[in-house]
Amino acid sequence: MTPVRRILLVDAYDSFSNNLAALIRLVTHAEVHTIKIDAYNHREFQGFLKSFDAIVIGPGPGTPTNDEDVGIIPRIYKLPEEEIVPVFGVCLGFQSLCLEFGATISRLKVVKHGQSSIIRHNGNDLFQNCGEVDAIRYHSLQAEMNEEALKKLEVLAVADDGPEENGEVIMAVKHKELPFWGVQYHPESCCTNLDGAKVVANWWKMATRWLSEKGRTSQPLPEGWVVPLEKQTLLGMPPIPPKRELCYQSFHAPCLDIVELCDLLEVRTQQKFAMLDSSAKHTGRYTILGVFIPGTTDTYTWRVGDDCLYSETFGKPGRQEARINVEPSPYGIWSDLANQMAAFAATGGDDECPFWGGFIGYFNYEAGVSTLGVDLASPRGDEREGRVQIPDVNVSFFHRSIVVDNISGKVWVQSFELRDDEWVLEMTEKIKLLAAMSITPTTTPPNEVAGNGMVTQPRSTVSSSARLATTTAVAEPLFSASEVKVTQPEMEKYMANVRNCQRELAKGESYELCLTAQTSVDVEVPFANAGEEDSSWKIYKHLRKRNPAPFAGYYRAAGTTLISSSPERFLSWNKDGNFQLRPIKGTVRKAKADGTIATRREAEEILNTPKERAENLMIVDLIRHDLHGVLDGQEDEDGGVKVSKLMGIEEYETVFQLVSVIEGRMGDRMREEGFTGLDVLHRSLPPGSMTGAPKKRSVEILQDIERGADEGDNCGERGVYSGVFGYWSVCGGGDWSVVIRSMYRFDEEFENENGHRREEGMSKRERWRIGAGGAVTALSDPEGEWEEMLTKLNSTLAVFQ
Ligand SMILES: C=C(O[C@@H]1C=C(C(=O)O)C=C[C@H]1O)C(=O)O
Ligand SMILES: NC(=O)CC[C@H](N)C(=O)O
Repeated sequence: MTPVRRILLVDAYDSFSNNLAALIRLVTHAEVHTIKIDAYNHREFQGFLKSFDAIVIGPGPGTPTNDEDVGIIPRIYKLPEEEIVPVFGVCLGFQSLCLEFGATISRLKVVKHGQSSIIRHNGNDLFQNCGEVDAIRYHSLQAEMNEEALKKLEVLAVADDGPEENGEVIMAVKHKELPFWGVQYHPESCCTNLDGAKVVANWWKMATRWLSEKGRTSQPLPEGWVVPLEKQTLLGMPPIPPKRELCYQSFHAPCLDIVELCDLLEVRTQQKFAMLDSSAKHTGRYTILGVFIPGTTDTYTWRVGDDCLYSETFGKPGRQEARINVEPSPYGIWSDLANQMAAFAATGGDDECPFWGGFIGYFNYEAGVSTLGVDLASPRGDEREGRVQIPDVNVSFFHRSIVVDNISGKVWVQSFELRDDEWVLEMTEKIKLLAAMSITPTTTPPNEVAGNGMVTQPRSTVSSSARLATTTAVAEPLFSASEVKVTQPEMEKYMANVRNCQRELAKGESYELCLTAQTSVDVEVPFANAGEEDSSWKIYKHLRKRNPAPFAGYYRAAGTTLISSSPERFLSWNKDGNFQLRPIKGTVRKAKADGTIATRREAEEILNTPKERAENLMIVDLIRHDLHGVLDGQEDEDGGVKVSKLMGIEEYETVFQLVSVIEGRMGDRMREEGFTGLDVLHRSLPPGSMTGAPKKRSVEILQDIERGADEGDNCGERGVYSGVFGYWSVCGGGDWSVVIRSMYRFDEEFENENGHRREEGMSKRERWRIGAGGAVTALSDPEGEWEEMLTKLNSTLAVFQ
């Protein structure tokens, strides 16, 4: 029997390296172990190299001429003869190989990010049995040969970009004597064709031949070879069998109006409220409400830098330290959240219902950035005087909940609070009565659900008060112009930032950057006395009509109010371990300059261009990488990561979007070990569609660029915008959207402005923050990006106008 081979993948902090690892694992059946370029010094590195049969050097940001970008990589080519192993370099890895043996590294005239090329090869060596290679490229730099380099290296393939662009660009080389190969393009991209991916199999054939000719075998892994952190669960204790039994009632109430249901729960006057709302029913389907119980429901908050999670209980003053960890965990508060969930796992609910209670809330952008080991734009601890301190994590844990299926009209009232049948029954009766009191037009057609799960006939049930609300909402603006002050990004600065991003792209520092900017809206609102409707609810109702969205929602807790009308699912999973991500990248505004509305066909034309498709592809590859990172290497499952929809066009209220769907699976064994959806969420933040690729370097660049433009009080922080908002249910499932087309407020921001004399008739100021942006690539046009940002901004800003 041939021994198990081991391949070491050296990762230069790229966002595609896990895809490469997955491809290599698939093709070679070898074990693939990934280390970062700077994780070990060269002595340590040389020490454990004996345990590996080959090395793959991955792609990455930056340039091989910069020591920091390549770390340990150059050492690999300088190993003493008896320690040499076969090498396969991809992109940055390929460039480092070329540089080492004398080639020069120069910038491309026209950079290629997420674009495909036909690769010209002679059918030999790496390209044996390869037909036409259609390959995806992600590079700004190229390797150029000279006499010295050609003594050592042989060129195996080129791409001809034509005289207008880069001319011939080298796409593959091999070393003439040593077992070193490299390719400039990305065999692991989901849009590189099979012939392009075959180079990995060909390399492995040649590598293993070389190993047997030399009689090389690897030694066992060194003692104490660490399991990478990402292969450890967040859960800081053994999984516990479910203890809680869910008590629920379910019934059909197709006439139920969501706004009225919220009114029944006294949304107008509550300081705390949690609703995830599918106000547009494609993709999103359910409306989920967490019900706060005085004295019981805890809201957990954390700011980056805090050394523990805090909790406050609804109806009780103050907050406490909440340490749920049994043992200190390297994951800090993320383990606390996983442990809290483990302690409350429930059984007995309806399998049809996605949420049985559990967490609802948000993880903001900075919480996500902190998981990457990137320092924040404005360091915590030296806060500017008076700056608002919005929690970076803000989630509430619900024992009681109400779920509405907006397609079938089914409603669930649920609780896993002990002996709570009475509440469940009472609430059920109240909701049934509410639904019965709603007016259903006699012409209401029955609900029809098409095979694809889309509603063919909307549930056109309009209650009397909702109808009234619609009329008033459309007839009158929510605020008069004098009550609203909008501070928007400046066009010149935004466009300059697009160019700043493009400068980084040209240098090879990033392949795509999702640039964003902050807008703030100050409004004068009447001070809401006890029992009066809070302005946030008025705004939410308005937005719900103006910009219906599958991932809308309204969340008020820990002094923060978030109103969302997001079209984008970040990550969902069900209790059987099936995961889905739905990145959006590529946006066309429906309203055209001439006042007409763009048709779907026109949108298709624009979205089917190389620019838009490249933008989307880069994020698809990045998301695949994130998912592979957690789900790969399962012994009984391969993670099953696949792209189930590539660049479909979806229509929303104000825009058309290009959407892809990526799926994966967490097998039984992983789940038995204690892995949950939170492990995947934690390892995938912040959402790749809001950063660009490669994620870590892009986040660093964006922090610098956005801070430079930010003269407001955000100091370059994105806050809740660009984070995720959703739920994690005690039944095991979860669903999180990307916080875009949204706004948030820190409730107490101007609390002291008018002193404490809050009286009837007085007004108070509140500030809503809205972020908006878009992906910048080398193909972007600054003015187009500015327009795109404004379009997205206006989908929410419009409620104030
Ligand atoms: C940045 C935003 O949206 C993101 C950027 C998109 C794009 O570049 O096309 C599309 C959806 C989002 O992932 C935003 O809405 O503010
Ligand atoms: N994908 C990569 O490895 C890119 C390598 C290098 N940063 C370039 O842009 O050319």
